[in-house]
Amino acid sequence: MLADKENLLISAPGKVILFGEHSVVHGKTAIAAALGLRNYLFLQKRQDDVIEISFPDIGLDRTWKLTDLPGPLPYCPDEATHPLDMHKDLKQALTKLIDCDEATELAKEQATLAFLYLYICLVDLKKWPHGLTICTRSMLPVGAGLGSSAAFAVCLAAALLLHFGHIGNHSPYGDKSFEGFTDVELDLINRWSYQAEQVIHGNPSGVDNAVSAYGGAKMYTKPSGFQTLQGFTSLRFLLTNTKVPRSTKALVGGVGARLTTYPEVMKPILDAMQGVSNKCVDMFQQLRNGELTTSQVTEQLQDLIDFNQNLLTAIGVSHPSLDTICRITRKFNLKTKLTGAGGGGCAVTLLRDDTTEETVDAIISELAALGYDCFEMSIGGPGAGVASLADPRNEPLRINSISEMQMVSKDELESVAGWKYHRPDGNHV
Ligand SMILES: Nc1ncnc2c1ncn2[C@@H]1O[C@H](COP(=O)(O)OP(=O)(O)O)[C@@H](O)[C@H]1O
Ligand SMILES: C[C@@](O)(CCOP(=O)(O)O)CC(=O)O
Ligand SMILES: [Mg+2]
Repeated sequence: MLADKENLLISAPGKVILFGEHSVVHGKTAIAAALGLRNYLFLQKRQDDVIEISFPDIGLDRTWKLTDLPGPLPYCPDEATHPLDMHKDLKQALTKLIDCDEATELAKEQATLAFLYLYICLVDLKKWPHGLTICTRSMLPVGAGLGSSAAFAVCLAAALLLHFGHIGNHSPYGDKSFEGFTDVELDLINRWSYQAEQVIHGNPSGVDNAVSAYGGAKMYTKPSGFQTLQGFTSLRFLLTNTKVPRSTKALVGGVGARLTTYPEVMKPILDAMQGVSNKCVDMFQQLRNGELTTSQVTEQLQDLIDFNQNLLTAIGVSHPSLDTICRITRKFNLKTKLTGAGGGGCAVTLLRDDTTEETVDAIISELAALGYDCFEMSIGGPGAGVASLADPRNEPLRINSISEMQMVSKDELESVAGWKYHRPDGNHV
């Protein structure tokens, strides 16, 4: 049984938030969907006692010996028994392990800390006294508002839970293949990925990892969870990456600080953001009931996008580059808002039914002239998936090492058997 978990490929999508970023951290509702861009993670058992990570997207390669690591903590599948914040002694011990020249940047520190934390929470060295190699590759821009951290966290959680035998023990498909995760397994992956997101973000709402784990389009409120939302995935969006770097942790921290200092100002703004999400959910309901036409919904959504962008500006998370995209798209009668944490990163523009390809091309060339990348993207696709590289159907892929994982093409990664076994609505089969 273990053999199948020794050579794995895991994949999970990024997300786009339509409404409710930041306010969702403070208990309001967000509306988000899985994006057609994914993170991929290759895990392989080693014969020695070395742990090796290779995260080429952030330029990080590290190795440790098992004996270098503190812990492990006693395994407990219900993460609620772990303190929500990593204990400060453990954080100090782990930070010391990564405190070297290579890992001084925040991105590297966050990713390494997230990996080490999940590793020592999930490993049982008496049962698994061997080392392992992990390599990730993301098709998502990292740190741009499209949930790369959540896709990375979901892949890490899924890989380690599976490799250490906490899930995947009762595959109806036998030893040689996995055809996706059961709902119970996805719940566990979601909870552990939240722990990793917490190491990366500080105070995540959980919407990003939930959408990445389960896929589809969701309406999410903390702590009650999410509901599937129909309607949203039929919309067309243009995504623009300003490439202005920013950190979700810093932006979420800034909003939290403003809320503490100016509750009388901030609370009504967060309430108004809830109003935007409520109105959006109502509209999709009315569309399904035939009470609104698609073009009426588009008109109202454009207003909501404007409201939300102005509210996000008011709480201090916009950026001149995002304001520029709003201004340019407005000339074409289109509305734009930031998506994700803001402060740079990505913006989302709702395309109307009457928006011609010429208009889209004109917008793209104006934005490209400023150095921004634009793309139209499918949303609402599948969540986390797993493939065993021992599965004969994945034979042509032949990933046996970090260098082979780094070389494999995007098309080959996407073609793997293992994350195709989902319904088109993103719900797990
Ligand atoms: N493919 C990846 N490899 C390693 N670390 C990653 C990867 N993708 C995301 N991360 C981690 O997530 C962080 C970015 O998360 P965040 O600031 O939340 O931006 P976003 O989630 O919008 O991309 C990075 O700094 C890094 O620590
Ligand atoms: C700002 C926030 O609502 C979304 C952050 O998304 P991203 O990391 O910028 O992709 C934070 C959260 O929900 O945890
Ligand atoms: Mg993130």
